[in-house]
Amino acid sequence: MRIPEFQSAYRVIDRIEHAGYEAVIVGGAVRDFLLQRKVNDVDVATNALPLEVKQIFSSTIDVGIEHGTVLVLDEGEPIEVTTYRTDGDYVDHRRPEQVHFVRSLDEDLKRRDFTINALSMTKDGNIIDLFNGQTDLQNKVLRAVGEPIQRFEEDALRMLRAVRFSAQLGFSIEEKTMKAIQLKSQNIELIAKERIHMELVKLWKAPNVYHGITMLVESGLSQFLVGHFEVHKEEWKKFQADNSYVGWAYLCLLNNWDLHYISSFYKLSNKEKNFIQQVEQAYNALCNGGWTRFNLFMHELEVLEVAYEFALWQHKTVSYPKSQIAKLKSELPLQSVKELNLNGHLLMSWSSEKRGPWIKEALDAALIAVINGQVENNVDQLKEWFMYEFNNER
Ligand SMILES: Nc1ccn([C@@H]2O[C@H](COP(=O)(O)OP(=O)(O)OP(=O)(O)O)[C@@H](O)[C@H]2O)c(=O)n1
Repeated sequence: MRIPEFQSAYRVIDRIEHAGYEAVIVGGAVRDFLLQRKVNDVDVATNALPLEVKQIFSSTIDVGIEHGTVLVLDEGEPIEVTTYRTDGDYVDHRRPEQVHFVRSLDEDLKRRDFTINALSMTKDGNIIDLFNGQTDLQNKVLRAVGEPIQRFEEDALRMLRAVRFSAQLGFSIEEKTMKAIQLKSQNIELIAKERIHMELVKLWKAPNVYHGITMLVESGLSQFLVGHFEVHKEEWKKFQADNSYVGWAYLCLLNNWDLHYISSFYKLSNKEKNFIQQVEQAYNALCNGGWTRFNLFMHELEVLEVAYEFALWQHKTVSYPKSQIAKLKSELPLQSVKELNLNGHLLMSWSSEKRGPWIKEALDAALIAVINGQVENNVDQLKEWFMYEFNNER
């Protein structure tokens, strides 16, 4: 059976075979296809060496040629083609010297992380399943390939991947695999924080984050990560998000909004930090007396909705249903600062004072007055307001 999503990969495989080598689809694509999940990238593995792959195609990019990966652009969707390999740190680009290319698929599959990720598929749709990955898929089990300790010694990030997959797929972690993680959990400290960050991003978007957090604690990994997951485990029960920023924000909330503590360990981006700060402000305002019109104006709807969810998850009382937020926000007299019918030139023309900080103060005060419905957003009304409220004071 030929799978429509794999068309570009099939054409790549055809050409590699035509050149006299072998090639198959490997990894996550096969797993996700069998689980009837959305397939993200389709990866191809081959016994051709990277330079041999490059000779077959006219358009390629060396995305990771030192560890065997060439991106092929010839056949529509870009396809990563990786030479069969063993040993070494799987995706740590800084240690290419660890990679050993091999000429057999079996050897390559043997050192992949989990049985469900060690499946491969020929272009005719035949599944190559050397480690009973299909049975584990059916039984919803994550099981390391071969000797678990060895797999986690090759790459300690795999322990966190087990946790992430458990949350994404709702799988349990097989006993021997779990024991090996418990034994080796401290090795997670050796892993670059950027890689840990990437795993947690996937965890936050998973359907069953609570299950993942439970596994994180049970495996002992949480002891070596920042965030006090053991203490707050139960508070992840309601958590659900399709944007990873929400996960970072919730982690901060559970840790008293200590942004520095979380962001320096996980190397959060400025965008992530910004989002967290917005949510923190909105959350605190909501919990301390509810939102003013100004709060509703200041924050984007998404931030407000996230802060609102957090309040619910934290069992705070909120006075209106979530659906009201968008309505209340849309009913404000202004949706953005740009809509204010006032500017510095107008203010200057109404006043005898020289340019100075008073202009910004007046503009800010006008914005608040309009948002609070104390003055209408038109030039005449604003002038009247200004002459009375502002100009007179001076
Ligand atoms: N530390 C790792 C990372 C990856 N792999 C292998 O490389 C494949 C591709 O890895 P990656 O693209 O990171 O993950 P996927 O399994 O495709 O899953 P996802 O796309 O959800 O990250 C995996 O299926 C697995 O066979 C591994 O053995 N050890």
